[in-house]
Amino acid sequence: MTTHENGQTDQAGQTERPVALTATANNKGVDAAVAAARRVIASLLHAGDGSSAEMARIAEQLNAVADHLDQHAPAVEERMVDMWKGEGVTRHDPVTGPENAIAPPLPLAGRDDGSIEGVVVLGMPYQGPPGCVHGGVSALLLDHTLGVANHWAGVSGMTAELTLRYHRPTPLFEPLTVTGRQVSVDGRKIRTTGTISAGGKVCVSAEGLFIAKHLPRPR
Ligand SMILES: CCCCC/C=C\C/C=C\C/C=C\C/C=C/CCCC(=O)SCCNC(=O)CCNC(=O)[C@H](O)C(C)(C)COP(=O)(O)OP(=O)(O)OC[C@H]1O[C@@H](n2cnc3c(N)ncnc32)[C@H](O)[C@@H]1OP(=O)(O)O
Repeated sequence: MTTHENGQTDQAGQTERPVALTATANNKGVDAAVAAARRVIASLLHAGDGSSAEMARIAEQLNAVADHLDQHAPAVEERMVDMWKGEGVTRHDPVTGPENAIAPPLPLAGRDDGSIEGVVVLGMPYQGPPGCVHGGVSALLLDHTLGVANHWAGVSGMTAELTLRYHRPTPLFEPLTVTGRQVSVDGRKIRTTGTISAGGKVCVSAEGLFIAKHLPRPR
């Protein structure tokens, strides 16, 4: 029986199901508050200045929430140590993290064939051209996905080069499939590819060069 480095195996040595590479959101604590904050970001953009909502009062309420959080937060240095403890990546990263309100979030899972994949629907906060995803947002999703694909393959590093090809506009409000796969490791040089597809068509493809290097975690 073969066991993938990060996988689960059954009697036949096959991975039973894709392995989550993303922290699961709790429906309580900071995760629930972050989910609400994501809603607020999207709702503000949806409402706009022409909305009949009382925006001055909303700004006051949101500032009161931020003041309350700041008053009860640990020192930045302490929080940095805390967030990098243990596995220490997937709860706070800006693509998948349930503690990070700017993360869409994109859930990623690893497959036995070495690839990773996730599906996400992006709304107005991620808009570039009319009705379409901002190219920089696609770059963010792919940089991270390629990084996690390297982790899944067992050799990871820092992005040295990321080359993107935008084949066709990437739609908002539709399921997007994001994939990544490590292609080769040559000394410290790691090459990784990935795609964002909609309706079975590739919208963006990426090629990354990563260099095996890890910065020390805050302590
Ligand atoms: C629920 C359970 C979950 C379980 C956990 C599961 C999954 C999650 C886990 C992990 C996932 C975590 C994160 C993944 C996501 C992250 C992805 C985001 C990644 C980033 O967001 S990361 C930030 C952006 N990134 C930078 O901030 C890099 C800044 N930069 C540098 O820090 C240096 O620049 C560096 C390190 C790149 C190299 O520096 P260096 O000193 O170590 O190495 P050096 O320069 O000697 O280069 C060695 C050889 O690479 C060649 N080389 C270097 N650079 C090149 C280039 N650009 N083009 C072509 N070749 C290049 C040289 O030419 C030489 O080649 P040669 O050996 O042939 O001469």
